[in-house]
Amino acid sequence: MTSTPSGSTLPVLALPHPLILLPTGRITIPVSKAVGEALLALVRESDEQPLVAAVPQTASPEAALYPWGTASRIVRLIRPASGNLRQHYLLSLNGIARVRVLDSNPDLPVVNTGITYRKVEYPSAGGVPSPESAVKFKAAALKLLDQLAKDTTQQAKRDSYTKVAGMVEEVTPARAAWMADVMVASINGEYADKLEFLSAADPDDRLRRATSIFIKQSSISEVSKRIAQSIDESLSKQQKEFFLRQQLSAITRELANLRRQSSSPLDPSSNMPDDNVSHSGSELDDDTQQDYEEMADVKAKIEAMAKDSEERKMAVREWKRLKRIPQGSVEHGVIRNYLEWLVSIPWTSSSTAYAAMSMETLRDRAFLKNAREQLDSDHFGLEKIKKRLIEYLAVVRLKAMQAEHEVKQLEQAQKAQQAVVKAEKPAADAASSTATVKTPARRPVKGPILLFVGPPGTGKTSLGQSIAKALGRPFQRIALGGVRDEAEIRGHRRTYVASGPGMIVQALRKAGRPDPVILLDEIDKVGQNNFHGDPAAALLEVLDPEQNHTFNDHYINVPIDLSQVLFICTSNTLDTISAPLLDRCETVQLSGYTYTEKMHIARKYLLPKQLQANGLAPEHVALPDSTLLHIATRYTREAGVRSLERAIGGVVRHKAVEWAEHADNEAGVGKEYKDVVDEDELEAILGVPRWDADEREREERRGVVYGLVVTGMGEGGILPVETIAVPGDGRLKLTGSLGEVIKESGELALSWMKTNAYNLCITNARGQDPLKVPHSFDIHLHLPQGAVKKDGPSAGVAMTCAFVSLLTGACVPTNIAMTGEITLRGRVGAVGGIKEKVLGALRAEMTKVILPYANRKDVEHDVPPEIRAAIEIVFVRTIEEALDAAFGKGTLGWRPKDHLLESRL
Ligand SMILES: Nc1ncnc2c1ncn2[C@@H]1O[C@H](COP(=O)(O)OP(=O)(O)OP(=O)(O)O)[C@@H](O)[C@H]1O
Repeated sequence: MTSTPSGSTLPVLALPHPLILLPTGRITIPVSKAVGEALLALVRESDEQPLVAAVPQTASPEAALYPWGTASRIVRLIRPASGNLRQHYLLSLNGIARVRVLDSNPDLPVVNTGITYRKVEYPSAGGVPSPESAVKFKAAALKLLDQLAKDTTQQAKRDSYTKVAGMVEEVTPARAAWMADVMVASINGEYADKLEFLSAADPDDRLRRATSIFIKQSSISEVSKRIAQSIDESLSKQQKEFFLRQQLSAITRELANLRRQSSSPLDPSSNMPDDNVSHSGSELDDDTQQDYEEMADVKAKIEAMAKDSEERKMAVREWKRLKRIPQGSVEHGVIRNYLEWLVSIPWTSSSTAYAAMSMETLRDRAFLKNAREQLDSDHFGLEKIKKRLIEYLAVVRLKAMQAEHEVKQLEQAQKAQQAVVKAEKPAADAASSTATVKTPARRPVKGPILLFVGPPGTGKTSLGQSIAKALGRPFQRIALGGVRDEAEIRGHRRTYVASGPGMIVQALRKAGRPDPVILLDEIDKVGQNNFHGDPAAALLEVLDPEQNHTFNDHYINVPIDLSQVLFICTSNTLDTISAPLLDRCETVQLSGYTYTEKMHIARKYLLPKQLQANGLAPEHVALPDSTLLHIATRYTREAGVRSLERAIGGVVRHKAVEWAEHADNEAGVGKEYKDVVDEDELEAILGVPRWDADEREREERRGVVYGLVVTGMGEGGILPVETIAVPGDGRLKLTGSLGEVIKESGELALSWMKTNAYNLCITNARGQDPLKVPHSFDIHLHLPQGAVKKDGPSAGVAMTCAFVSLLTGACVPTNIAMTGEITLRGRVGAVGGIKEKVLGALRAEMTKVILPYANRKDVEHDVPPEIRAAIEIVFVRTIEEALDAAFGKGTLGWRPKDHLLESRL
């Protein structure tokens, strides 16, 4: 086929790679100021829309002009807003016809550098393409259009594809080449293919090339559709969620940026104070950065963990899992939370610096002296306990130094062995031999586990704090009162929703060191075995030195070494502690304080503490002894000093208000400030004394005597034993939440009284039942405070005295209290809690106590001399002696002969 070329000159516009404009196509491109102005001049000069040759610029050789281009009409030229030098002109061209660029020269200026005029040649329109090429072209074009219509989701596009398909079907062979131009110009195709298509001047050739482009395109679109489909299927729900979350966070970030950029001085937010302005961002705004920093922190902590340690292996495993799981999923949160816990535990293997620190404290020659000073400065009295604690600390110190010595020896031996190996073997083996040498394991450094037992407020917790201070270690307190669930101690397994580690791990994390002093407070109140597991058994593992170097917290699930932790336990009573737990502890008994001790403690410790807490100086408040004693006796009645401290706090706060008022009225308008608080002012400050009413109620009555008791809290006190005679048939009725043992004491006392009724002149004949003659009646015995459970054998003496009082009519003075177990033979046996009972009696203002003779040693050892001097103590061996001491010698009318006979029996 031939063509008759026709020539003309056109301004040439180079289209930068990979732009291309085909005949019938349309393009909008930015052009430089120089080109824009040149074109503008052209537009102004010509009467109609001027033509330019849009010639593609190929990638190689470097930005050369392609020999073919498209003569195009300038349909639009937009000038940038005046003053904006950086913006380009926008040029829209409409492709008209192919042109061959003649005398093309690579040195000619290209786009954005100006415009040059070139000779161009229009190839002749040529003939009609062969029917064969036209058919093939139509088929390929229709197939492609059909596919595009199917793939699109937009109805408008689908409609236009269908419309073009209709045109293709009806196109005549003479117009087929034009149709090819239209279609190729409007579809995506490869650049190289389009360039070749541009150079195809011959219609037949053009159709062939268009056909191959269409076939290629339709196969590409088919394949990419298949890929998209298969990707779509393989994307699991989680992955989709991941992508969506990523997009969401990107959108949120962009929006935040946008807001930040657009925040003008007129914005309402710009009126906010500086720290609220979103430039720096509030902590609620965008936590991506913080998140990133936290994760980096976790990573650094994992890297700092000891190599080959269990915890590190676990951490690495979980870290890898974390990376695989989409952020924002529940599982991601669970693993992250776990990792944060894992890295925050002070692992023994990774925290050797602390071990060295605590060794340094222990090695100090003045360690014991300092410890003693610490204990003295924190606590008044408690001499025996302080002595025991110093012994304890001495043992801890010795054991630690011994262990250190052993470790050093072992290290030396290993070094020597290594040196021998090196000398014997060639250098090549040296490395491997070094690798086999292990650092010797640290031996657990600890003494026995101390258990402080005593009433509330006697200083058990604060003694624990003093020990921690003396050892220079952090102190942590774990309150075990009411712990029913084993998981509270050991943690929940990770499979549980919102699971977390137990109290031990939490305390370790808070302490931040592997060797803190941990106080297990109130172990007597920990729940026993139940369907939530056995918390006491978990404590056993914690406290047992044989097991606690591999303590297993269910949540952490990596053995934790607790052997460096010093555990101290406290409890109010020993009765409810499980035997195995008690077996692991060494008991240190604290009893209540005497009034003298309380006064000292109040003056030296509690008052200064309260003054400081309430912002007053020592010269602002003066509490004379009489005031302190009044507070201790009338406002508190307790073994410890907690209520006393509270009452002193109340007085100090009252004075603080007065002082503030006085200071505000310096001009002298306000009332005078008086620093001394007198005894008679206390009622106005603290209210009516709590214990006055009780004292007055204690009246002397037939059938009522006072027994001595120790409450479940380990506090001593008095309790009236009340008896009355009620119509009945000679039975004993016992009330007041009594346990089996105390009920038996009642039976014993009644039996003893019935046997001795004749001797005591209650009945007139031997063998008569005093509850049946002359009329039968019942005895009702009651111990007040019915809601409190009572048990134990020590009420025997008091019950016997109450029965005797009821039946003889003699009364026991209300200043006498008694305790003692009785036997059927009338002996009085030893009971427990003597110190607490005597102190309790004194607090209740008793002047005489009757105690079993067998308890004389306890009084000697435990009861301070000033108490012994303040109260009369009568020791009795038998019930007769007890009755004499209670009622007064000669008050009861004993039958002398029978008494002797009874004694012989
Ligand atoms: N001998 C003492 N010298 C100085 N202060 C004391 C003494 N005994 C107790 N205290 C003070 O009394 C307050 C209560 O003591 P602490 O909390 O140690 O009692 P506790 O025996 O642990 O009671 P609980 O059994 O109820 O836990 C603390 O402020 C403590 O400092």
